[in-house]
This record gives sequence, C-alpha cells and structure tokens, in this order.
Amino acid sequence: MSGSEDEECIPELVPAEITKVPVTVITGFLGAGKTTLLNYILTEQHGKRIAVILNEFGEGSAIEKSMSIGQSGELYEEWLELRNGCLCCSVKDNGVQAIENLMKKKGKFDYILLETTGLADPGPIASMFWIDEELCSDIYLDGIVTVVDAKFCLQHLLEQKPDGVINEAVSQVALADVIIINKTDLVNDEELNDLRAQLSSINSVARRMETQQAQVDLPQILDLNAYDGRSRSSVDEIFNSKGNQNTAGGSHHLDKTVTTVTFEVEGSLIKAALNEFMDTVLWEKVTNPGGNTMDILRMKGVTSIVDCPRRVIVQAVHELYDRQETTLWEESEQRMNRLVFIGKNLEKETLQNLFMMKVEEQTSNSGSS
Ligand SMILES: Nc1nc2c(ncn2[C@@H]2O[C@H](COP(=O)(O)OP(=O)(O)OP(=O)(O)O)[C@@H](O)[C@H]2O)c(=O)[nH]1
Ligand SMILES: [Zn+2]
Repeated sequence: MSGSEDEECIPELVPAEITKVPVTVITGFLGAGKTTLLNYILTEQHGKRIAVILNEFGEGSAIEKSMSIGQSGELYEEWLELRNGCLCCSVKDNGVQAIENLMKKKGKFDYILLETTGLADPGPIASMFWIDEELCSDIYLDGIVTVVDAKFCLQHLLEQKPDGVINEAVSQVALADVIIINKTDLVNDEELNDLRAQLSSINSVARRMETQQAQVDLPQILDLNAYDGRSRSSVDEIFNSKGNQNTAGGSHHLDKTVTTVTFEVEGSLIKAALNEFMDTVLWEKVTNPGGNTMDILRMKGVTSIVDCPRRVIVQAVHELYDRQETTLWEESEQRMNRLVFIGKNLEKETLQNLFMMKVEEQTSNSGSS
C-alpha cells in the first residue's frame, strides 16, 4: 500500500486481501483481574495468533512496554517502544504506529489485546484506535472489556472525585461493551446483586458476565464489532430486551450522575440535522432541567436518514463521532431511530425532544418522512 513508488517493478508478494486486525481494550480497576484474564485467553485453545500489549509503567523505564504473543499456548516477550511513554497519554497515532511497526517485523497477528493501566480512563485509547480506522490503518477497535472486582468495585465506583470529575472506575464501566464481574468467590448473593444493580444503573447496555479467575467464554468478549456497522444488532438487542427501562439502583446510595438513557423516535431526519444533533449534544452540550451540563461518554444508535435506503449507525466516544450505513430498511417497515447514551447528568426527555425536533423539522419542510 505504501512506500513502493521508487520500486521498479510490481512486487510479487501483493497481499490478496487486507484483513484488518481487531484490538480489544481490556480495562478495569487495579487488581480486578485483567492480567488473569489475559493469561487465561492466551492459554485457551482459540487458534488465533494473539498479541498482548500491556500499557503499564514498568519498574525501570517508562518508554518500553512489555508485550507477549501467544500462539497455541506458547508465549514470548517483545518490547514495544513508545517514545512518549504511556500509551493513553501519548500522541494520538503513536501507539498505533508502534503496533503497525511491530506487525511489519513480526508478521501479522490475528488479534490484539491491550491491557490499560488500572487507573486509566479508556476513552483516549478507544479514540486513538477508532480514529485510526479512518486513516486506513491495519488495526481497528473491536470493543472495550471492563473487568471489575466483585468485592471492591462498589467502593471504587462510590469514590468521589473533586470538582465533579468522573472517577476512572465509573468511566471504565460507562465505556464497557462487556463487563466481567470477576472474583465472585469473594462475595455473597446480596453483595453480588447490589453490584449488578449499580453497574447496570451506570451502563445498562453492556453485556455482563460473572467469573472466577476471569474464566470467560471467549466468543463473548472477542470479535464484538462494537464500533462498526455490524453492531446494529446489539443496539436492537438493547431495545428488544431490558434496555428501555432504567434499572433501579441497589441499597447503596451511589452518586448516580453517570447513567444510561435510551429512547426511540419514529420517522427520519436529514443528514445535516443528525450532524447538528450530534454537534449539539457532544460539543456545544445541553443542560438538564437541574441546570447541569450533560456530558456524554459513549453513545450508539441506529438512525433513519431521509432518502437513504440503509440504516445509519451513529457511534460516539466522548467528543468523537462517526456514521456508517448498514443494512437496508424494508419497504413496509416503520422508520425508527433508536439511541443509547451513557454519560453524566443525562436526562432522557431533553435529549429525546431535541432529537424529535430534528425529525419534525424535516417533516414540516418536505411533508414526507
Ligand atoms: N479470589 C480471587 N482472586 C482472583 C480472581 N481472579 C484473580 N484473582 C487474583 O487477584 C489478583 C489480581 O489479579 P490480576 O489479574 O493481576 O489483576 P490486574 O487487574 O491485572 O491488576 P493490575 O494490573 O495491578 O491492575 C491476583 O492475585 C489474582 O490471582 C478470582 O476470581 N478470585
Ligand atoms: Zn496514561
């Protein structure tokens, strides 16, 4: 694809297909069981060549990252050099570049697992891999898996940060596509129920699993396609199941500023109106009736655009968003927009009314929907 301008003849080994390599970000508070999960994955039979990248500051140097590659059970270590230190703090595509270089040296992997430090908000890392997809990178963000400690998670979620800053444990739960409640051996049913309720009051749409020693069913956490058009079914699943009613919290009084909100609006809107809606909620920001700014951490939705025969998927992480056309609408089908927001100070009516206005603008302009 690149660097071949100065070559005389066409290289003989042109790759026939460009298979992009999925990246799953594994996050979770200190000691929750991320490394246990990685080790478990690497020793399971999965027939994949998996690269594992640990985004942690080591004892000695902060510029080297440990990396191991597992192929049918056998592991070896590599050092991944990142000039700017910690992956999540480095310049946007630095980490992506480092991984691509490594792939050039070592041959392609089938899959990349990236363990973030326990104290990191996974937002910047997710954004880094997500943006790069558009720059024709070899790798793409598949999903975010958050491991939580059944015993201590609640305590971490409840910890208050000064100035209303969202604490990392809450961010990790909010951005999760899958939440693994690990160490269930350390809690009783009541504690577990409490935690389940608190987790779903923050993020009611992530798939949830419960484990000991992080022993998960691998297909449940890999190849999620959580950030591309193929995730449509997951948005539909949300609406066809429990997603619409917000789960009530447990007995602890968790600071409920981060929650999930879902709504549906019939009809279609023009592309510009959808962009306006996204710009307003993500960038300009709207306030809830209590006068607090709504801060969106994660959003996904299926939307219906005027004159577009296909469903349009919208995805956002923090301020970044992206649209993708996917499957065709049926002729007879009622056009429907379904949106999911996870964030701080969210209020359903305000968001839904704003979206409805964009749909109605269209209806009154053209008289069709
Ligand atoms: N009781 C119990 N202990 C577990 C379980 N899973 C992991 N552990 C232990 O919990 C400790 C922390 O696990 P790690 O996998 O290192 O956690 P981590 O999230 O990678 O930790 P950091 O990298 O320090 O953030 C280890 O001592 C594990 O053996 C479990 O299901 N039950
Ligand atoms: Zn960092």
